[in-house]
Amino acid sequence: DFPSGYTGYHNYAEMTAELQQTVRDHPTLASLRSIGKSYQNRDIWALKVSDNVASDESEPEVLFVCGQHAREHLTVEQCLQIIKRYTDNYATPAVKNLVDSREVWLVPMMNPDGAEYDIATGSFRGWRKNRQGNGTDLNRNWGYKWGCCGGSSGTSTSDTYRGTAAFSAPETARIRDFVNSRVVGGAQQIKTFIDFHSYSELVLWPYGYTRADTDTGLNADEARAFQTLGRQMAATNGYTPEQASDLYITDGSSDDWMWGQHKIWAFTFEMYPASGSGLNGFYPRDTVIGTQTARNDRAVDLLMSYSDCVKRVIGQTC
Ligand SMILES: NS(=O)(=O)N[C@@H](Cc1ccccc1)C(=O)O
Ligand SMILES: [Ca+2]
Ligand SMILES: [Ca+2]
Ligand SMILES: [Zn+2]
Repeated sequence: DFPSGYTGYHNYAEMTAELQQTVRDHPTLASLRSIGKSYQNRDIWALKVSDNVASDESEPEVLFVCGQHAREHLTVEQCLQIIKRYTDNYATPAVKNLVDSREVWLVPMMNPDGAEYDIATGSFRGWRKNRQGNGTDLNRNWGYKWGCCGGSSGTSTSDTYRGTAAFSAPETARIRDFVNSRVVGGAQQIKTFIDFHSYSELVLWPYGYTRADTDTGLNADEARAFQTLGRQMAATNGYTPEQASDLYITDGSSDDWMWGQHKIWAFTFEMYPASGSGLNGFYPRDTVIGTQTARNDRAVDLLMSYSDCVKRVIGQTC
């Protein structure tokens, strides 16, 4: 379990219990489903938050994924914060308007095996990947331009090991299947996406596989919309906005697949701290959880508000 100074973080059982409590507290606003099993057979939970939650209404859908990288435990707390704010604070008009007009999906812990492994001994192991063989870096295992461009490793012991094939990891494959299942009547219902990571305090957008601002399937207007919305979100949380590849080239990342495969407006947030020495940046003490997750409230609301038509951010219509 988490060591002292970190007991405010949720382990897999605590996270699961919190999701189940949320559904009990808000049965018309929240519903819980497993989208399948991790490599070691843990349920990968997805919570849906919306009014009339039991009905699939024709409202823009938004997906938040947290805990893709095992050691990035603060991101799990970020998803739980969004859930809490959109259910416990539902009476707040600004919140109610968003929850009533969108269907929000949250996967608070995409990599439960890795997260549990990282804390299993009572001291942090600095583990990043899943627990399949020597571990696959889930954020190099997605199937858009998988392994194309030197943005991942083919060595299984590497921290950026891309796996044996696109979606060779059950965890990425289950999110893929879920997102594919949200194509209804030929149209992808999920319009916007944030993949929460830590650390460095960045707002990132596609593509990661190329340094070019535009490329196949991402034209100048779309690049401008990504930049504009990315900058507006960064203005609310003080993160640095940039294209993913400005950081370094990555291939097989979640953002590139969400946009490349489904034209979902996909962002990656790198959370607090802005910098750190080595592993300690991944392990801020639990005293920062409240402030560092609430720090993203307005950015999340901004993404939600544009989810009916992101192009509106550059004055275009959908
Ligand atoms: N969270 S992190 O330290 O692993 N950094 C992320 C950064 C990242 C995320 C998405 C596209 C490009 C780069 C990573 O996957 O390398
Ligand atoms: Ca609804
Ligand atoms: Ca719907
Ligand atoms: Zn990460």
